Amino acid sequence: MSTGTFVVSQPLNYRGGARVEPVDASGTEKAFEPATGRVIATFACSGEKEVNLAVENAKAAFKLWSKKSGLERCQVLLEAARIIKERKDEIATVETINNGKSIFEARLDVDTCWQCLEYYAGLAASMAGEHIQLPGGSFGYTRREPLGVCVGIGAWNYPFQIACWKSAPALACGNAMIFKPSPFTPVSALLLAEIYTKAGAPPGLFNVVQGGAATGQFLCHHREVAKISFTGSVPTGVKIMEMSAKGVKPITLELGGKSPLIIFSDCNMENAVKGAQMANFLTQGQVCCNGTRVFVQKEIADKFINEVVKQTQKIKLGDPLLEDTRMGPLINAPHLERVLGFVKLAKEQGATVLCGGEVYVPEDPKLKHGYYMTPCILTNCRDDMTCVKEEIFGPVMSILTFGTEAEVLERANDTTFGLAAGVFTRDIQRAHRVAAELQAGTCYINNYNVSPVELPFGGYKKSGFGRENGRVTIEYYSQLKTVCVEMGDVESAF
Ligand SMILES: NC(=O)c1ccc[n+]([C@@H]2O[C@H](COP(=O)([O-])OP(=O)(O)OC[C@H]3O[C@@H](n4cnc5c(N)ncnc54)[C@H](O)[C@@H]3O)[C@@H](O)[C@H]2O)c1
Ligand SMILES: NCCCC=O
Repeated sequence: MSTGTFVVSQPLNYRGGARVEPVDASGTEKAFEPATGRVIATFACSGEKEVNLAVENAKAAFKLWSKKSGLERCQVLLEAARIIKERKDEIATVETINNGKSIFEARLDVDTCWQCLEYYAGLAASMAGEHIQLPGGSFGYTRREPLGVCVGIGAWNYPFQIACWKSAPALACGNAMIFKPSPFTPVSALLLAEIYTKAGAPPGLFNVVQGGAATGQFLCHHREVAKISFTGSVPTGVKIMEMSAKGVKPITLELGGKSPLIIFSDCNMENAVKGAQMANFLTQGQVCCNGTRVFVQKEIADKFINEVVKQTQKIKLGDPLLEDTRMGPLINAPHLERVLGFVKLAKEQGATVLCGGEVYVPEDPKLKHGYYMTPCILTNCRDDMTCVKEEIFGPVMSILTFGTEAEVLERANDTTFGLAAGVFTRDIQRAHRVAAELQAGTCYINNYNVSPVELPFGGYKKSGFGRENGRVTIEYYSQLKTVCVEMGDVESAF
């Protein structure tokens, strides 16, 4: 498939094991191909009746699924993982067309998806409670039980990955899920829904409803929804928390960030430069955990800046479906304007643009209405500048310099966010000391933005709570029942 040819003609909701049009709607949305600016789908935003039907379907599937053994659930997840692997190119292509990330990156994302399903398949089969001996031969035991119908609400930057990272642990624990993708990227979640069905999941186990805030609210307020896992911005996260408080529902919040990356003078320079690029330019900089505040120790600042600018100017920007492209377009026109606005404000506030930060129009005529910008590096930044304080969610790296470890730690932690952080140094003691002091859910030492499924991922402070990936996520999709067994007679107090 090539850029500029894809259109979606099938329904984009998925319920009861099949694609369906919603039975009611509150308006429509258009999805774009960011590379060309073409509309690839127009779809109805699901209304309350459609949400109710999805919940009914999910409840029916939950009844069957929650009674299966861990091994039976494991088998379905493993088969789904196998199909994802088999269809990797097709899934990555759809993701690239609807999101704009390069096909090279989209394939790596799909790898983190089948790996996630395989990982939780393994845990499903080994999930168990405890047996606790009590006096007089009595005993207790615990059962790890599913929650019921879980809702997943996704952002647009990792559409397929977010759907997998939420559904795999949810299903492994015996839950059913209704997933609402971002209205900007409605397409790839349907592939996952079809794959789960093909792999043997009961109809209704994984459903997709399309829509924006209104559809999300119907889902969050639904009394039969047992849990909400949300990925998105802090302001929407606050609303999700308010809605879940009303229903006393557990939530996972995977929110935004403004993460620090600290580069000490004893680092391996080549790796530090690569790390800074990984921390800023994947998915056109639209990554929650990006290390956008790059603190460089004064002694090496000039050398680092020269090298990082040189390497960044080499990044191949353009048609995201071409094999050698490494950066595609941003998600849409308003977002591009917003990111360019941050660059403009940074200049007004005294920052210097060392490279990029401009609209880019590729030579290929079919790409001329796409949403491209050149990757930007800012220097002469101060901690009080907007570009250093706020999440830009675009390819904009802000470089700051520092003198001592104590100073940089204080500045790095001076933020309301706490999603991730990174440190480059050859000093092993300093690396661990700094990681221990950084107020962030994930700290990278001598690397950045790798996502092994075995490691928990989530935020401190306003970046959210709860975790995705890793063993601990089982606790966020299950509840613990204690069974207390009396082996003697009742010793009544009355
Ligand atoms: N921590 C993470 O794992 C992670 C991962 C990806 C993205 N993000 C964050 O997501 C943000 C970008 O994504 P976005 O622009 O799609 O975020 P967003 O908050 O605008 O939307 C996220 C989702 O919430 C839905 N939504 C919006 N209002 C709602 C409401 N009132 N009730 C229920 N649902 C509602 C949207 O339709 C969408 O599906 C960035 O801040 C980024 O850092 C975080
Ligand atoms: N690969 C993890 C990205 C999550 C944040 O956007």
